[in-house]
Amino acid sequence: MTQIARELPGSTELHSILQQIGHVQQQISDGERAQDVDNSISVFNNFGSKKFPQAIIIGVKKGGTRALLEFLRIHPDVRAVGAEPHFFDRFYDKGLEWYRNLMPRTLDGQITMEKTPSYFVTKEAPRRVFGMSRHTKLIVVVRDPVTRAVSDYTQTLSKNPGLPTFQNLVFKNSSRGLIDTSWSAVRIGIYAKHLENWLQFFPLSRLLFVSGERLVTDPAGEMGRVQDFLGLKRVITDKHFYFNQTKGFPCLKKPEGSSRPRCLGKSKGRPHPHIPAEVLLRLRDFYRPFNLKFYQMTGQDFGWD
Ligand SMILES: Nc1ncnc2c1ncn2[C@@H]1O[C@H](COP(=O)(O)OS(=O)(=O)O)[C@@H](OP(=O)(O)O)[C@H]1O
Repeated sequence: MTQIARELPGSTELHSILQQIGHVQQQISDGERAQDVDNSISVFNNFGSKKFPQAIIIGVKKGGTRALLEFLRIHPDVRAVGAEPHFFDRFYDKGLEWYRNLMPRTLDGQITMEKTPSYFVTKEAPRRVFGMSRHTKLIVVVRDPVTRAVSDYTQTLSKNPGLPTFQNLVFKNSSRGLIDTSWSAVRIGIYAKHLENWLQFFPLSRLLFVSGERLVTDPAGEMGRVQDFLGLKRVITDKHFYFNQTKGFPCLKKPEGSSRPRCLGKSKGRPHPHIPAEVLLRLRDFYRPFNLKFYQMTGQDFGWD
């Protein structure tokens, strides 16, 4: 990069240099590879500007939101915050300027993005996002709510091995077979209810629903839809993915800022504990009417039933 800086580029080269700078800044802001970048890079830090995100991945928890964001970051016209900012749920009182400051710098034509999956189920989030900009594009990665619940439980169990069993938590104490909707692992999967809140502020056309299942079986196909929705050139294609047999998931041949193939970390794609089939069936029955409503609202059949 220092060499590029010394060579005084012509205007035609400037754009591609600025893009490279953007990528290096991304690495720095992610704090992932700061040690690989020498100090001279600081001279570039004022290129571009920090903007509010024009698109946010608002949900759902355990839907595949990290995979989607990492895949999107390959796109030269996408810049994203690495960590989840949790602004519209936890840190709203810090103010919009605090939020904007978290964003990476972008050049004209680049899209700023972030992902915080808990926004989808936060009652106040739609009004707050609307208050920032009514033009914000919203992406929701949805996954079969039964598998999502088990994935959510698996995550909590990994942090707290003494957790009661899934079947102990999923049913209300008082009566057999009644699903406990106060348990967040269950409540998050009632997608139709949460979507209603968002539709009070945003038209359906501002939302894109990505299938968490297809993101695994056909990542390039799903990324095509996402790029179209964001008004981006279709740069991310099947050439960018390979299926890693050991991981059991698609991985990136060349992730953003690296030339080596990379899969998501160990916390993504964890084995789930065995849950008795009748428990899962009962939960599937519970979700069916909500799923159907969700299919009607979105005009998409996700095939979970
Ligand atoms: N390519 C790829 N690699 C690894 N994992 C993938 C991938 N695509 C989707 N998934 C699924 O993503 C699930 C985790 O979802 P999130 O990233 O939304 O989780 S979180 O809410 O941010 O914790 C994670 O859930 P679990 O399988 O339960 O771990 C995965 O099934």
